[in-house]
Amino acid sequence: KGLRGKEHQRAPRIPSQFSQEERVAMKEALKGAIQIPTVSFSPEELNTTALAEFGEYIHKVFPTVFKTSFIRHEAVGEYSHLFTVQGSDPSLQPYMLLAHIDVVPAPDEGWDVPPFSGLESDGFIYGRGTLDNKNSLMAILQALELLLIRNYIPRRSFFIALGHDEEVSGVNGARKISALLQARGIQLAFIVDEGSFILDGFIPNLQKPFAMVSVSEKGAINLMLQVNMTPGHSSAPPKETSIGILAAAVSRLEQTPMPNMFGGGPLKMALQQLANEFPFPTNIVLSNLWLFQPLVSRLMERNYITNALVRTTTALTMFNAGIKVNVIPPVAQATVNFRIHPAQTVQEVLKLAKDIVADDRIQFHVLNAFDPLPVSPSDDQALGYQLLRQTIQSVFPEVNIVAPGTCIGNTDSRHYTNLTTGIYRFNPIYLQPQSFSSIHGINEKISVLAYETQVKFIFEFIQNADADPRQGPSMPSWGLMAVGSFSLLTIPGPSCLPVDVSCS
Ligand SMILES: CCCCCCCC/C=C\CCCCCCCC(=O)N[C@@H](CCCCN)C(=O)O
Ligand SMILES: [Zn+2]
Ligand SMILES: [Zn+2]
Repeated sequence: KGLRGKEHQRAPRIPSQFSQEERVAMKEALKGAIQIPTVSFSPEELNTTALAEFGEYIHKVFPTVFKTSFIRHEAVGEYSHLFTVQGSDPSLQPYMLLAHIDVVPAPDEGWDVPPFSGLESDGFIYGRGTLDNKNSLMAILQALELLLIRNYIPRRSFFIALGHDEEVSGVNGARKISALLQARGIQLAFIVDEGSFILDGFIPNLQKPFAMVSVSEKGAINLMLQVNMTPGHSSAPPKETSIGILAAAVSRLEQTPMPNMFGGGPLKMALQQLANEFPFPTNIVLSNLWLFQPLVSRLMERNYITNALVRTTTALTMFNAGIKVNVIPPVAQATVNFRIHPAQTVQEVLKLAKDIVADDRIQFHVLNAFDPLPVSPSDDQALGYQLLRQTIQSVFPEVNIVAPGTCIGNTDSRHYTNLTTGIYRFNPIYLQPQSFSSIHGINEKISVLAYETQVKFIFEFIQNADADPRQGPSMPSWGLMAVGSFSLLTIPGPSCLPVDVSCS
């Protein structure tokens, strides 16, 4: 497929319609992906056999992606994958789509079907990874495969980065891909990763679902608390033991929530945008947060999910002590997992934690920590955000509101802040509180229709990213405004991709 000399031609729009045969093939491809148990247990313990098999699997089910001359594939960190799709117009700054291959463990207990069976039942495909995150991974490659089969040639270059260790840190996958792209001088217009959904039923009284595009994600601290005491015979115990001291300390942490930071992140803007979707009097309350902010911030605390949006959360996750029934233990250790609100920092949370514990006998060991991620732009000129909004409006016309939010979990995208200021976390899937619990839980599943819609979403998104904001009747409202910033979005020089890809 010759591209040279055709740089600025605009490809005709390809409708996002798939044949019955294609629809069957795409769901079978997802089932096959679920059946490969790419489980991450810890940074040191990954199922490398399954990860290797997964690499072969995507070769098999997406042959066109791998044989297309303007797509370069590289394995990074052994099991992660980087695809460089060379667009025909080098003046357009590239973007990147992310997903991850690994999944959290899934013991059979509690599942209606074995978690790695990929079984279809009542219109749903069941299995670990159907929502987190093989749905995104397979949908990205599937949409690209289908576009290529229809002879689509992208104008804007883009990367697809598939990490293999997201669930245990991303240091050997995403972090290495990020370093590789940085070494190649790549700067991205934006990144799209997992991390939020079309939320349905998360806010009381809000009848209609809304799309939340996460423009930030919480920071985190894994803090180990330790108490050392002199061991001895349990028949004559001291007044306090290492276990008692530590238990009291972590209990104080659990019972003393970090301050409510409502108003200091993207949530306030989202609620203001949602105000008119609520019945009276909530619509009035949310439209007047200058007056009702204290009330709303208290109401947000009542539910454990919305509570996570207004404060740094404190979760006691591990507790180890004792060596024998009749020995006063010499040491007790506990791990606390904090998820840091965007308006706070690691240092601030550590200080608060020490003040709450207020006991010099407790040692604090920070196992790992990082600050909340910067807030990406969501204004009219934010290309990634506006492309997501445009595609949401076209694929989900029934969704009235697209609002910025904060991802309460962590994603591979945090390793890419060196490449772009526009990081957007969004999965084009409806999510109810019950399906939220299935992520890392039991009976994770996706409907066949939802998966097909995810493929359609990416199929349209890639084409929307290629649309010239300077022309066309279907130009979104941000198009005109983007003209003024056009030069900011382009990289000077003959090619934005210092990668030698044959396009003849
Ligand atoms: C006003 C709006 C109400 C919003 C309700 C929010 C509902 C939550 C929606 C989506 C959150 C999904 C989060 C999915 C991404 C999490 C990915 C993940 O599990 N990451 C791990 C990474 C671990 C890395 C090793 N340290 C994690 O965060 O633990
Ligand atoms: Zn994930
Ligand atoms: Zn996960």
